[in-house]
Amino acid sequence: MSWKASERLMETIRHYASFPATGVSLRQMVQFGEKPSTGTLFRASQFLAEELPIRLAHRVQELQTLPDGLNEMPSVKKVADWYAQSFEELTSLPRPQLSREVRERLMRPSKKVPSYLSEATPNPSIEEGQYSSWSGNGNGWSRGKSLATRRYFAPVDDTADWPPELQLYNQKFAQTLHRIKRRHDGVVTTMAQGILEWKRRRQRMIIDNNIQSFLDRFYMSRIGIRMLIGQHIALTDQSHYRDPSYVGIICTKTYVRDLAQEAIENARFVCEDHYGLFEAPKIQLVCDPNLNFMYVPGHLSHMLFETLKNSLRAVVETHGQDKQEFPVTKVIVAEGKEDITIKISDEGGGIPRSAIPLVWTYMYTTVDRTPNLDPDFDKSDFKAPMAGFGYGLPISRLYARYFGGDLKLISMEGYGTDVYLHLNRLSSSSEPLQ
Ligand SMILES: Nc1ncnc2c1ncn2[C@@H]1O[C@H](COP(=O)(O)OP(=O)(O)OP(=O)(O)O)[C@@H](O)[C@H]1O
Repeated sequence: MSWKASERLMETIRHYASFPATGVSLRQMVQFGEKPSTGTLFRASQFLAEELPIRLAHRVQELQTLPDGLNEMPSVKKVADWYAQSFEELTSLPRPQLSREVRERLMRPSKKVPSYLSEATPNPSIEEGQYSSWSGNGNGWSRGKSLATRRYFAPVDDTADWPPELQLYNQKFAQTLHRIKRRHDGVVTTMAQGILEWKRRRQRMIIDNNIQSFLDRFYMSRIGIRMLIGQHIALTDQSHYRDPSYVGIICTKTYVRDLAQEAIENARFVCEDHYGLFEAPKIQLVCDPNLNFMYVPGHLSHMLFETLKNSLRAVVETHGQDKQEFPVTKVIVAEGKEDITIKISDEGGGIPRSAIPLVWTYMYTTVDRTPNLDPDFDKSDFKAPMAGFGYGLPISRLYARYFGGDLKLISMEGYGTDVYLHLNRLSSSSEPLQ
């Protein structure tokens, strides 16, 4: 039988949703260092045990009140149930009973890290409130409380050993996060399915601004939740430390050229496979091999792969699959003080000016047959298609903005497209608050 949220649970969800989310910056996430102590990890677990339910609660509320019958679509309801179920698991996880002495020690800061490093600065890619669904309820207490005790990174006094309950709780908490992360693997495709159900039922071709900005918020929030979860699981599971440049899933030395090269190979492979080509159009990469910066390699790979796939598709479809030679797509990487910018220039015929705003909307695609998703399809089996949902660009832009970067597209209809991927290298900017 499928899981259903009780009225009592919904009440708790409403309570959590009245608190604002607290943004975390890349730099704050990286301050945990290679091997955080049990006490520091416990403090982070405590933060997440409140922060994640707050973020999940906002999503449940929003999913349940979507306009125009979207909230009634079976796939949308399914996603809302996943969020509510994860909320319940986190809020019902028993906390360990700690002695007063241990509790006091947990609140005592370590002298090692200067506190100014923990401050997150406003995200330069986001206007205030752009991805925020929280309009404020006049509850000053919640903000006061967040500042005092709800700190994500709080290195604690590690001069003595910690009791085993802490370690045990950290393990249990990480296991819960793991289960939640897996449950939510299929959220993007299931929501896409929900929007399709709605479009078919309402005979809509294009989604309106309301729904577009809901989806932007929703997916941005998902990136943040998964980032915090992924980071915490990786920090807890210290058996995997093999590379000293990694802190959790963040790589302090992300070599752009290596990642771009890999994304090029993957995109070309998918292109050859999809069109049955002997050789996919070539891609030239211009990048200093030593260029590296702090980033999440998984995010960068995703953005590069998505934009490169688009370029290859445009080149093949504009010049014809039976061509022997195609124009070369160029990937140029430039290093500035503020940003690392990656430009992807193709000669794939460009996009008509009138269609440019549409490329940022969900579900805009020029693929004739959107992949049909069986509601019970196995999400872990889901392979990246060449194209199909129209999610590639809007989601990649959210990834870029999440850490203060951006994604821009300029097209010359009749010739080709330039995509600019700006990656902010200051790394102190906060997540866009949800
Ligand atoms: N480099 C490009 N040249 C020409 N058209 C492009 C280019 N990039 C994107 N487009 C157009 O924008 C549309 C939306 O792109 P987007 O990446 O969001 O989705 P998609 O590629 O159709 O599907 P997917 O969700 O699998 O990425 C594409 O269908 C295509 O028509």
